[in-house]
Amino acid sequence: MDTPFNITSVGFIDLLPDAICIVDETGRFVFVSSAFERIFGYPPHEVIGKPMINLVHPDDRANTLAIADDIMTGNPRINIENRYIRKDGEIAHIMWSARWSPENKVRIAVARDITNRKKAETVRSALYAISEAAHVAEDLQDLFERMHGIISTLLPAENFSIALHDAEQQSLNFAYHVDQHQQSSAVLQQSAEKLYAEIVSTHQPVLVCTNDRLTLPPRLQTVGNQHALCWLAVPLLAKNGTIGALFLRSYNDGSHYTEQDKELLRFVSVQIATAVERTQLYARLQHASQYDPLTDLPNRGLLFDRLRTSLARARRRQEMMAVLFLDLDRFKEVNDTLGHAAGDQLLQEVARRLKQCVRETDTVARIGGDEFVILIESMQQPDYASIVADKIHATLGQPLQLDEHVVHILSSIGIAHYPNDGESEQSLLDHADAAMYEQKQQRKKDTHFGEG
Ligand SMILES: Nc1nc2c(ncn2[C@@H]2O[C@H](COP(=O)(O)OP(=O)(O)OP(=O)(O)O)[C@@H](O)[C@H]2O)c(=O)[nH]1
Repeated sequence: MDTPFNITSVGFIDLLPDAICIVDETGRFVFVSSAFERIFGYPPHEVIGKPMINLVHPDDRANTLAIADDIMTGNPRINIENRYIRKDGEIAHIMWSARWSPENKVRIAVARDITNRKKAETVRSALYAISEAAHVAEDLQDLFERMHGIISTLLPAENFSIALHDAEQQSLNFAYHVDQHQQSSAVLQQSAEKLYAEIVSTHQPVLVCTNDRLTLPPRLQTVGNQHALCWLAVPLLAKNGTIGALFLRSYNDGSHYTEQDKELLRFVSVQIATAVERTQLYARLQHASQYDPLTDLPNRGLLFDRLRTSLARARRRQEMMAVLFLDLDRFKEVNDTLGHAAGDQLLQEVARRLKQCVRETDTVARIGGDEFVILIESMQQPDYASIVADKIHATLGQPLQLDEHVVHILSSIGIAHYPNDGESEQSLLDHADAAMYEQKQQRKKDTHFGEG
């Protein structure tokens, strides 16, 4: 339909939210509409005559040039996405459509700023990834590594730490720490503690940059060190208060954090705090189901798991292993004469001494009142288990102070060797138990203990 005026003369182009760009066959801008400056930050006179490709994000240049070549062969393209660097250095995500005009020998493109949509999508996927990580992480360390990866999708996070607050010890402990300048968490502890005190009292994130340090309250002016350009500290707020914080540092060669980064992290940190709490709770429950609460030694269930694993390994590698069954002698007397609390204290001390008698790789478990089992893995020497038993007798034989009383602990120990005395978990335990019982009876006969 004909219009009573020239459509291009009424100036609608500059009202469009999308930018119209025209480049010549060498790829230089010949025209940009007003929206161009709103989207890319450059007024027209700063880009006319300049190559369009200079504005494209370096990682997207090759692909953009290949698409431009294709368009110039006469194939219009619709809704292509790539990234540009704005005049202020920020990344702009652009969706554009373009066609070649053979008569004018120019490429005409319409560019739409989709940065906000892209950011929202990234945040949404980060939130999803955080809640997913809380379900699949095997432990806190695994969760923290995943959190670091997720945060890196949102902003530069090469120097990243997670600190958890220990309410009992009233201390801040770096549970996860990565620093490209290899600065240890101990070096950064002081700055982290100052920032933590700030975020605990305000429940707000803090951004400290060297450039505007003087505008900060005096208590924060000393945060940092010779390298750090910016510190960004974000509280991990849980239902019952602050459980820790995320710390990001940028160095002179790194990027400078902004208020927007602070807001973004504040937003995702709520989800992170929930994930940390959930994983901590799971770890606590798992620990409680596998360890004896009095001595913190593995319980019967965990002992059987470890026995199964080490038996399988011993079978595969054709190695020897051994199980020691230990029962304290006349333990009941300690309870009866000094009280149950003293008996508890004695059991804790026995646990501590038993651990000193074995290697890190071996297991000391408490399977009942005064019954302990020691699992000795991958034995190289056939008499190694007897050597350990002698060591235990000697170590437990050292006098033990329980308040004002000195107690001498004696124990009976039975040994079972794999494969000679049994090939299954239960048969090895039964053999070691029977050997222990025999030793106990013999000692009772020898010392007449337990009489009268
Ligand atoms: N303090 C304390 N005592 C416990 C705990 N669990 C079990 N007991 C006590 O440990 C004792 C174990 O019994 P026994 O092994 O028959 O006692 P014993 O005097 O060592 O007997 P012998 O092995 O024959 O020398 C019982 O008196 C239980 O009440 C505990 O967690 N704390």
